[in-house]
Amino acid sequence: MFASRKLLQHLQQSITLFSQFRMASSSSTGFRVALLQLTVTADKSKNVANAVRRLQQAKLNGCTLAILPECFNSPYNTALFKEYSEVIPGGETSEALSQAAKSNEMYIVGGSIPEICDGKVYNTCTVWDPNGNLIAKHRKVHLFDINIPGGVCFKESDALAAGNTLNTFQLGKLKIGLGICYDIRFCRNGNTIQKTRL
Ligand SMILES: NC(=O)CCC(=O)C(=O)O
Repeated sequence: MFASRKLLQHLQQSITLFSQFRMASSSSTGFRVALLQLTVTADKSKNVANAVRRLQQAKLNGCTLAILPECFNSPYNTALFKEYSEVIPGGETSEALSQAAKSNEMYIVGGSIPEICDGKVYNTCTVWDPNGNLIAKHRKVHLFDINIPGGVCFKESDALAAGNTLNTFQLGKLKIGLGICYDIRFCRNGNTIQKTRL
């Protein structure tokens, strides 16, 4: 997620670390953010239920915005992305996040999940408003391909198609740009969002 400079300053000033649960709050902008890290299992429904529980916990801690991690409903494994993929909206995870946003009256940045569309699989982030509406979607643009001779070889591009759009959403007065993991290393995305006020 690419945040505006103002939001970043607030976050840097006020991030508090909990185990598996980080919250940032800002008295001047008047909202709290939960940054959630989750343990993922092979059971997709269990992963989704765990995320929903953590979102409820974020609400109980006074958060208006909660952010889930990349690939929170599926093992991070190129051989499995297709099996765990679903349509957006309408799939199991979309339905659960929409419901969680509505029942907790909060904004949810749904980390990412494998999305299937026209036979292609994407690594996709969804954003839900407090009425449970899907207000933004971002497909990871920069797929993480790494090949260290004698070391790690992992290629998201073996299984995933890349997105090709910049995406933002509005939270009160703040416009927030979206990026997934490796996307953040390519700062022209954030710069373009800032310069063009997308
Ligand atoms: N899932 C990813 O995009 C990993 C990116 C990463 O590890 C990095 O260092 O960048």
